[in-house]
Amino acid sequence: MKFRRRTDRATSLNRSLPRSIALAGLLLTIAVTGLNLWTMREAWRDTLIQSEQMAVNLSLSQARQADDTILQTELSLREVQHQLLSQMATGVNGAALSDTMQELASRLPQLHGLFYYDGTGKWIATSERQIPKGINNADREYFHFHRQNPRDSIHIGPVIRSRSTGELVIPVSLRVNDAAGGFNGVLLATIRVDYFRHYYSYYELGPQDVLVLMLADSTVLYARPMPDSYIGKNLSSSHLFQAMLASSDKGSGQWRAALDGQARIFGFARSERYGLVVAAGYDKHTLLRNWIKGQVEDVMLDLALLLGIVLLGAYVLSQARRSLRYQQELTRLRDELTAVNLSLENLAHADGLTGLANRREFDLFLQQSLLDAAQQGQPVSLILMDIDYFKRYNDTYGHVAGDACLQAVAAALKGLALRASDKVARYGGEEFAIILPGATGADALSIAGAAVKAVSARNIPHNSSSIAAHVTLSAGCATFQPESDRPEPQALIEQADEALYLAKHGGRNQARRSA
Ligand SMILES: Nc1nc2c(ncn2[C@@H]2O[C@H](COP(=O)(O)OP(=O)(O)OP(=O)(O)O)[C@@H](O)[C@H]2O)c(=O)[nH]1
Repeated sequence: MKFRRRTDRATSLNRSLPRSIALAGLLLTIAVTGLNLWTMREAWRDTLIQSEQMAVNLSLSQARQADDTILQTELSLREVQHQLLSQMATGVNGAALSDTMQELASRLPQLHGLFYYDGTGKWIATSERQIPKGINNADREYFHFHRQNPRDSIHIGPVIRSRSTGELVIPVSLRVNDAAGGFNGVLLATIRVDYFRHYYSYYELGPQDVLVLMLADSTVLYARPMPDSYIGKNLSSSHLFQAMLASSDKGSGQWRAALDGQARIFGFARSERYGLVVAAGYDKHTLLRNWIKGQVEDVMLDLALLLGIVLLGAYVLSQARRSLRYQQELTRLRDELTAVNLSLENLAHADGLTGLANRREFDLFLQQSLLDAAQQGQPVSLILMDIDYFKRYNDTYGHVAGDACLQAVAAALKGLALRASDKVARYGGEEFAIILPGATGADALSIAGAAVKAVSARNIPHNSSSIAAHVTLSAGCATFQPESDRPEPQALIEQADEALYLAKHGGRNQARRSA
């Protein structure tokens, strides 16, 4: 029973342990994968936030740079305006103005040229070497603007192509008034678009990233890396002008560019002085591609770690299985050994022919019973029994039949109504004994009589017996009295033997008690 319980437990452990280890491995894998995905998601978010921040910073610096460029240009125009006003009273000196303009234009790299046109659009002075013939600028946007707006403030117009050099330029202009405040022409400074093209090329932007400079009304002055055909486009319906700039002068976000429909991370800023707008946009797909490239190493490392965990788990699993198998085998061997030991122990105390306690067990049991009885003040009775004329039985029926007869007698004795504490033994040869702890002499005589009857009742044929046609038994009993006797086995055996002698000489097939 014990053996089976242990085996069952080992078997169920053998089944549940791999399951537990596999489950733990699965949970660990899910946890590591989840953690990685979460970390990657956070890293991508950080990349987007950083890109937006970079775009805002780039826009702010470019808006500031655009303001500075225009301010330098305005200062040059103001200087020319100052000289022009001082000439008004005496008459405008175009040559002197042109000299001043040349001097000023040579100082500023962004300047394409400086010009003064009178109220009819005619060229009066220029920083260029000579005034081209037959050209009138009254049709230009800035000319119309100043003619209609009396304000003495800088006007920045959309990009135009220079009539003198053919270059794309940004016109920055001032109105010139006569003494009465009437329109008296326009002072113009033109800034090369190439100046911004060159300046923006310093920044390391990807082929899909954009940097756009716009007028306050959303007209494109320059868009990197778009071709010049994008210059002059109006972006007033774009998300930038419709939503973002409506609420703030600087900021960032993600939207599709109105220029080409590409999704980008944008930063934007409006310049403080002249209201120019700069937008910097990083291509989202390029950003994602670069980010993935950056993550590959981490992902590979994590996958290697995961693989390591799985392999380790498999190794632990196989070791656990092997150890369980060893444990099961050991348990089985131990239980077998225990069973063998038990049967050996039984054999050492049992008689091989009859299964009754053997002589050795009889001696030990009798000695212990006497000691216990002496201590507890209880009697112990002993019955010695001998089969009558057994030699003749052997001689008549043979030795094998004699063995069978001994077994039948033993069975008859085992069938007696005895207490659990009583012990039936084969004393030797054809002699048997019963030790009865706590039994009085009368009790013993009664049981001895029952034994004689039980054997007789078996009716085992014995033709050569002188007293009956069947096998009979003679019994003698003796009792240890704790108050008078010494607990010596030999003494008790001798007394019982004497009683047996009495039974034999009294005619056999009977029980006698020692005197
Ligand atoms: N078959 C068989 N015979 C045994 C065994 N042990 C002892 N014997 C025989 O038992 C017989 C005992 O004979 P005896 O001691 O002369 O006594 P008895 O013939 O029983 O005569 P009484 O005791 O006077 O009635 C002997 O012949 C033994 O050989 C055994 O294990 N098997």
